[in-house]
Amino acid sequence: MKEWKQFLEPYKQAVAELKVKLKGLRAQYELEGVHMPVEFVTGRVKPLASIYDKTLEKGIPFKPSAELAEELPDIAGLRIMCQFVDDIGKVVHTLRQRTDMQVIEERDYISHKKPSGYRSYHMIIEYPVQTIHGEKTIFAEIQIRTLAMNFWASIEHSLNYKYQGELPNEIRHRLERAAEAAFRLDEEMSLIRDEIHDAQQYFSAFKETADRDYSGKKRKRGDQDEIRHPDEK
Ligand SMILES: Nc1nc2c(ncn2[C@@H]2O[C@H](COP(=O)(O)OP(=O)(O)OP(=O)(O)O)[C@@H](O)[C@H]2O)c(=O)[nH]1
Ligand SMILES: Nc1ncnc2c1ncn2[C@@H]1O[C@H](COP(=O)(O)OP(=O)(O)OP(=O)(O)O)[C@@H](O)[C@H]1O
Repeated sequence: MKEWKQFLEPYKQAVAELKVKLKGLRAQYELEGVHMPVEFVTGRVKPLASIYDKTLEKGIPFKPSAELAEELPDIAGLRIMCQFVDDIGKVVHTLRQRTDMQVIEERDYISHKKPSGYRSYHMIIEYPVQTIHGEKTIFAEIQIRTLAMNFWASIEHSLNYKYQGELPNEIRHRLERAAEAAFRLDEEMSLIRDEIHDAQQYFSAFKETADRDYSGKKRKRGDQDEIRHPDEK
């Protein structure tokens, strides 16, 4: 077990660091006063049980090794949720420009959805982690998707888990139709994007005013609970 803990430690560190960095994008866009392409960010280290299942699927030994790291590039996983499909391209462009990570693979499951109906943009990156034994470069997966794509994927993931990957035909068909409905929702929202953007700016301005007390002073942090997205991990 100690061997696994040591093996997974750099991945834990990478997820923690990347979460801070990717959430930082949000703050930067906010300061620029432009439309915010990042809604929220989550991250996880792949659970050992999932690593085990994947090694069985791929027919590789279940032991901490360079082969495992190579075969499972999603041990460290980040997910960026966006409001609109167009935002995904902006985030992808921003990530390609960064010098603290190297994008080594991209998969566009938005233009080319998977047979299940799954849509998302995936990037595999190389990311250097500083350890007490020096620098260790690991792989990490970044999935970028809209809120609607995320809603569909999380429901489908739970159903697949329940039926252990053997979805009954009726549910599979319903999920395919739900995936199309989610895509149409994204398309509809994109069409009224400017309206939504104006409404959000108006709401932020209103919130800023409400954040001031009656003397006009800005309320101190801690005067109110921090607002977090319910899915933010
Ligand atoms: N909910 C859901 N998630 C998916 C689906 N396909 C891919 N994903 C997510 O995307 C990740 C990587 O998928 P792929 O790009 O297909 O990678 P892969 O190595 O070809 O496939 P896996 O062996 O399934 O990881 C998966 O681990 C899931 O998190 C899908 O049909 N439904
Ligand atoms: N890149 C990622 N960022 C954030 N969360 C993720 C990422 N990939 C998967 N998850 C989530 O982490 C949880 C457990 O991960 P797990 O590795 O079992 O899922 P998975 O990668 O989707 O599955 P599989 O290994 O079967 O492809 C799931 O809720 C899954 O949705």
